[in-house]
Amino acid sequence: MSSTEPQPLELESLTKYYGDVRGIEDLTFTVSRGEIFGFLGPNGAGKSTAIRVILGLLKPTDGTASLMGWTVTDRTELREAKQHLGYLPSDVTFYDRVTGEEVLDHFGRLRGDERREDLLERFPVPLDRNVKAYSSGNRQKLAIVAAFMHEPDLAIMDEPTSGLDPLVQNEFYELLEERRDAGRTSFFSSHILSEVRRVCDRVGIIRNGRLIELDTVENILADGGTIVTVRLAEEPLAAALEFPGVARVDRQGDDGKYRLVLAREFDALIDRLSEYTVLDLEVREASIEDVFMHFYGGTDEDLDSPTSGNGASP
Ligand SMILES: Nc1ncnc2c1ncn2[C@@H]1O[C@H](COP(=O)(O)OP(=O)(O)OP(=O)(O)O)[C@@H](O)[C@H]1O
Repeated sequence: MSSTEPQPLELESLTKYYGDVRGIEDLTFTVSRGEIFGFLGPNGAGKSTAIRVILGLLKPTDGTASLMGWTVTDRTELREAKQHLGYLPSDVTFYDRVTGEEVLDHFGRLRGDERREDLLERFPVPLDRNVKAYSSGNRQKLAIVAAFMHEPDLAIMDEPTSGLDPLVQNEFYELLEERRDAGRTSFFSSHILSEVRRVCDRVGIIRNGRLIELDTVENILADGGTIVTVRLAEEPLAAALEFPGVARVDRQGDDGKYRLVLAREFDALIDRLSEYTVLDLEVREASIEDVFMHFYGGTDEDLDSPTSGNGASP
């Protein structure tokens, strides 16, 4: 790709207020060609708002967003962009009095459907039945076929796997991976950390409408450290477990159990624990849940503080 080729998705200081209520504030990031990008954040963080503004469904209060170089606030440019875009909303609804086949015919006429048969084999639905009678899983599968059958350069999805059974989820992840191999871009919001771990190259995390993290999943996990859970027979002195390399200490329950997050250096840990009677000890790499919960829980002040986080903060 030449350096002048537009990026699939670019946000520049994107802001949306609903009256006085903040939806998103000052979001700036770029999604590159061939990336699978996860857009994460707690309930009410602003993910759906951002997606709706990106799709031109809501007008930004400030800032800009562009899809493959086309500005989303320009009607003509947005129409052009949508020819190359697949969209999967969080609440899939179709006109009730049509069959699955008719739904696909409609979208096929608008944007093309060269992958329709292939996708229907992978995400089968009762095509001749009225969509009103569809289960939520079948409705989601139909929406996947509709969103991907024109082989869009960019797919934007709001919680795409909600309501899908594990086998179908797996098929969906494989579809995203094939798209990546073909240089196509996927952007989706998610609450499912295991899927983020499995398929995402990079994630952006928002909280209270603002971007608080933007990095590769690999880097975020590498910064997550090691989780040590230890149960001691004696009560340690206050701060005795806050030795160098420990990013966080939490007492768990009343039976002398502590959870430590530390850098991958064990000498200081072994030194300190040798002063006590160790009843239980577990050492493991931080999981994606350990690392990401840091961005979801606590207060915004916690996120700014280097000592009270779990060591995952940049
Ligand atoms: N139509 C609306 N009118 C007023 N406020 C809204 C509207 N839609 C969203 N908001 C507010 O904007 C903020 C962001 O909401 P949004 O739905 O974008 O979050 P989200 O990250 O998608 O949440 P979830 O994970 O629960 O889907 C919230 O404070 C929400 O109450």
